[in-house]
Amino acid sequence: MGTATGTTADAERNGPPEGGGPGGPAGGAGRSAPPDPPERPAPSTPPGPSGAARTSGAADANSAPGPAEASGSSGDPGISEAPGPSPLRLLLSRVRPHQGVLLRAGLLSLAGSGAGLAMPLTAKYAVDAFAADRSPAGPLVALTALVLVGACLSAYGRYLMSRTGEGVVLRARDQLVSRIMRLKVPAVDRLTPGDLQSRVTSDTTLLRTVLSSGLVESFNSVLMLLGTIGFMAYMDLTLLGVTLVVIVGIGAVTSLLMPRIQRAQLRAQESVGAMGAALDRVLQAFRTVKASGAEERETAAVAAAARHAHDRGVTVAKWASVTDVTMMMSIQLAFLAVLGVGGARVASGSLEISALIAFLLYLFYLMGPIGGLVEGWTGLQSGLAAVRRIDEVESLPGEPAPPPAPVREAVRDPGPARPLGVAFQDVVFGYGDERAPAHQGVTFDVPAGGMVALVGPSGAGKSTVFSLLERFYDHDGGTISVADRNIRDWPLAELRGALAYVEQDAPVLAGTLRENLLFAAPEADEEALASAVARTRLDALVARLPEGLDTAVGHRGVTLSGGERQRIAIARALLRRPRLLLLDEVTSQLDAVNEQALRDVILELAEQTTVLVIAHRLSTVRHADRIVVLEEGRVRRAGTHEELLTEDDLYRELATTQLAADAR
Ligand SMILES: Nc1ncnc2c1ncn2[C@@H]1O[C@H](COP(=O)(O)OP(=O)(O)OP(=O)(O)O)[C@@H](O)[C@H]1O
Repeated sequence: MGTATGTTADAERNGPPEGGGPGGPAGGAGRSAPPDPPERPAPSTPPGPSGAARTSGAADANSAPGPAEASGSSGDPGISEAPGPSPLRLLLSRVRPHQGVLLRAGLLSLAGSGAGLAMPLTAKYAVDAFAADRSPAGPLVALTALVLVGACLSAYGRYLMSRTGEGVVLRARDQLVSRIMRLKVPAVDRLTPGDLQSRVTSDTTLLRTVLSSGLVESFNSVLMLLGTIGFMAYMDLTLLGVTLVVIVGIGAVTSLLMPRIQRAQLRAQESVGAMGAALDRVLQAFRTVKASGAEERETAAVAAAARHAHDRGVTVAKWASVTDVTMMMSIQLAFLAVLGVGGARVASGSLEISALIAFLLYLFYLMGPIGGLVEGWTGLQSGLAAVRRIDEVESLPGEPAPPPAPVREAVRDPGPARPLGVAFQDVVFGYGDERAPAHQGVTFDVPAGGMVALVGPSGAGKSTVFSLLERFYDHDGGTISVADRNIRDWPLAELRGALAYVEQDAPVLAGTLRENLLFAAPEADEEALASAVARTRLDALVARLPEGLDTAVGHRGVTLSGGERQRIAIARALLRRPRLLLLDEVTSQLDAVNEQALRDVILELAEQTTVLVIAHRLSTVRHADRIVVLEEGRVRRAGTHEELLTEDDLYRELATTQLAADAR
């Protein structure tokens, strides 16, 4: 027990890895992605005879991440942009389990489109039949059958594709959420919640887009393009030549516009992210904004960001319309050229009128595959970016699976929980920033059973003791033992299962009061629940609430006072029947009566288990069996209240000022 020995902070960093992938945080330039944009809608061009509206490739940049991310903007400063496996490989690895059904879906769509492809030729036969005064019934029946069969095949193919896409999205979300739950605390410390959310929501949604439009549609479009050109060649080679000259010429011009659209989308997406960040800032500190009278200023800041997003969105719209028009023009110009050349050839008798009609129908049919290719290209870009963003989260360092069982043995076993002792020996730990390490050689013992209080000035490293015990962070040097066993040798789930931690600002989760109380011990019975409620003096609150324990609290529920929240957190910890209870300033917001009651509960608990408390009240430390005084990341002295009063200047000062003041 006693003084620190002062090892340096440069001692070896993190302990042995416990799982999780490679990669790690580094400060990347960041922007926040918008929280939950919907799937990117496809702007339309006029439908061809197939009836399928095609995109020009310009996405609604204000609504969802487009190819923006493809250019390397990770979006979160906490996620490194270190090169990993190629995004295409990652994408294909997600698609591989579904390749069979995707192939079927693709073939069905292709067959559907192929039926459409046979229509102009059949229409030619109908026209020929009319011209030759024959019955057109055969070609007309065939045309009707082609329409119906084509529609059914396409619809089923699309359904299969969408269903598979939803499956891929679900799988990606499941994996991502379970990964996020297992991320190590330091990794999450560096992330932006909004960005993380957008990876789970919009980025996973983009996977579906890339599957359907990016891969399958592109594949189908190429085949359809070749098929259409083949039919056109069969109809008339000269007219095909005229068509290709016009389309390839305009296509070359359009391709020059593509990088501009991509850049414009990137900027638009960044500005949407910036707007989200501005709004996030206000919502995070909503009361402070109001209390500071800063509504106008903050409104102006968010409005400026929104205006910026608008301006950039308009730029995207400008380039998108130019591309749309250019593409449409290519078909219309080709139409005029074919009409001119074809008309002259019909007049000279070198081409049948029915062949010209069929050729013109094929010409409009081209619009579908061309639009599909452009859409596929943009879809692929955004999908690749999404895959990379998802993979970035999945390769952050994680804790071993499974997560700690919420219910410990002790909850099922009504017998007394055996208390755990704790020993810190020369513990060194820094949070990885440039400041001095939070622990610079901390040494103290906590015997099994009883209550030990940690005191010290703000920033001395008291809460860090708890974070290290919970293994939210791995210490850099020295040894931490729990029950004489090195903390690194404890299975994480077992270690956390033996502890209960009441945080300084214990949050209430959105849900009912009952759910909140049972959060750490869902299997606790009604009797245990009633006892915890009574011991923490929550019974008056329960009686006051309209639906008692089943009243919704937190967000969209009843708002609770700071003291009520603290008592809920303590009740939650009691229900867990911990072998080591970590209490962080738990009585700071309680009134005298409740504080007295809870102190009695804690003292009673200390007879059965080990209680380690960060105390800010004289009344708490007086009852502690031992007090450890921390200062600047070191243990200054340890002893009883009386010993420390006479032996330690800092403690005496704390006892007469801070601890006494907090005692009210
Ligand atoms: N998550 C974190 N990331 C980076 N630095 C941190 C983090 N948490 C704490 N620190 C820093 O580590 C040092 C010790 O913090 P700690 O919270 O342990 O002090 P404390 O004694 O509990 O203070 P207080 O009484 O004010 O709660 C402080 O300098 C603090 O700023």
